[in-house]
Amino acid sequence: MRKLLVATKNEGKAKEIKQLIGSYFDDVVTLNDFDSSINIIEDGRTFEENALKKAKMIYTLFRQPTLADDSGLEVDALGGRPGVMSARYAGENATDEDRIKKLLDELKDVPEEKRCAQFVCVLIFIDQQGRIYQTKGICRGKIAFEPRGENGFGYDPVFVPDGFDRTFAELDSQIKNQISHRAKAFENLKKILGEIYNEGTCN
Ligand SMILES: O=P(O)(O)OP(=O)(O)OP(=O)(O)OC[C@H]1O[C@@H](n2cnc3c(O)ncnc32)[C@H](O)[C@@H]1O
Ligand SMILES: [Mg+2]
Repeated sequence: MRKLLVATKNEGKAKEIKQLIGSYFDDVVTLNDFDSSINIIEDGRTFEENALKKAKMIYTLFRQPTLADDSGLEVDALGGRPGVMSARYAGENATDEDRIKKLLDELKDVPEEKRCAQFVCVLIFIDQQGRIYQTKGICRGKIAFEPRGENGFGYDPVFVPDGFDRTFAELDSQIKNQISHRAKAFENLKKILGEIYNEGTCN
């Protein structure tokens, strides 16, 4: 029985991770499933630093295969903000709605052609022996003028991926899971997991 600990408390993210991880693990559990009292302060300057911090903290406590995802939205017209601050962009106790409202306010005078943005996802996987692997995915798109759709989580209602005219929250989760920043990071992670678990014999 092979178990994966996912160092996240974000339910929307956790749901996608469970859909994207494939069949390498018999059981996939998140912090909300086993210990939601663990509090990790994300004070890194980059997605890589924060993902590493989350993964190391959980691996050190449990010594089991661990995955962390640090992600966020970089808006060109805001010089890449909110970026690593995406979760805390509107304050510590703000909701997804608060963050979206703040973003649309900041962009209210920015015309359609200047509303380019990208979602970024960095995954850190630590295997049973403590070896560390990192992958990254980027999905480019544009920020809409108002929130649309009910699917997904976070900034999905205002993000229109390139090649589509609907937001991530209007698109089917299957489509998001084919083209998203997280999907791209998982494509590479699954190659690594394939090498670790299919070709190795003593993991
Ligand atoms: O740290 P954990 O516990 O995993 O959960 P979190 O929500 O704090 O996650 P991050 O620190 O990685 O911050 C990511 C922020 O970017 C948002 N975000 C990340 N991926 C997203 C996606 O696919 N769709 C919409 N918003 C996303 C998310 O809602 C957060 O506000
Ligand atoms: Mg976080």
